[in-house]
Amino acid sequence: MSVDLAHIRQVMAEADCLHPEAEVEAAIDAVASQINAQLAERNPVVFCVMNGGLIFAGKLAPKLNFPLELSYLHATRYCNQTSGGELFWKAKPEISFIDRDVLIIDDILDEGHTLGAIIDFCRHAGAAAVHTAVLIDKDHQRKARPDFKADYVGLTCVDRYVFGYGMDYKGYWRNAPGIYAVKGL
Ligand SMILES: O=P(O)(O)OC[C@H]1O[C@H](OP(=O)(O)OP(=O)(O)O)[C@H](O)[C@@H]1O
Ligand SMILES: Nc1nc2[nH]cnc2c(=O)[nH]1
Repeated sequence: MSVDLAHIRQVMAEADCLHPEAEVEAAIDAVASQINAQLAERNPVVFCVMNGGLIFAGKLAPKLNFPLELSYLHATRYCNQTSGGELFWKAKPEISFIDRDVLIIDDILDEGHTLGAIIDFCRHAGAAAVHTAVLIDKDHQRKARPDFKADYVGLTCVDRYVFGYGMDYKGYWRNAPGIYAVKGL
């Protein structure tokens, strides 16, 4: 499928900045402090959820001041679209985490299907405990598990389609240095 780069550029030009870079960086610092206070003695296996978790995990990990193992998993249900479908596992974790604490790092908790399925997978596969960190929690009433809250949340945002800091618009703008909402979405 060909990509209309002019459209991709226009989306950025017209987007609303919800959280500028300095605010996101401060939120990442705050999450790191909380994790340092709570997981330093837990010898966790940390999994970045690709692709969206890449920037958050990459910025967060060097701020964690204790020994950990770091790897990735890849589960997706949006496939570069702006509405989600079935969860599809592209890569399951390769590091063993049986009887270990696991920390899952993802960009966004939206309806929560993705994180819920990852947590279930880790628990069934033998994790001793599963902790979750998300850069942003979207505020709406459509949560798959209404009582579930991520353990560590950087920021919250309104119910719009957002991009930047790892989150894409049609596969683009994961590199945007702030969290933006698409005009009209
Ligand atoms: O809470 P949910 O409604 O399940 O949505 C959140 C998930 O959606 C995005 O992943 P996506 O499937 O777009 O894959 P990507 O990370 O490769 O962009 C995001 O990275 C989260 O993992
Ligand atoms: N980029 C992006 N991915 C998502 N996955 C679930 N919700 C969102 C969103 O608002 N933006």
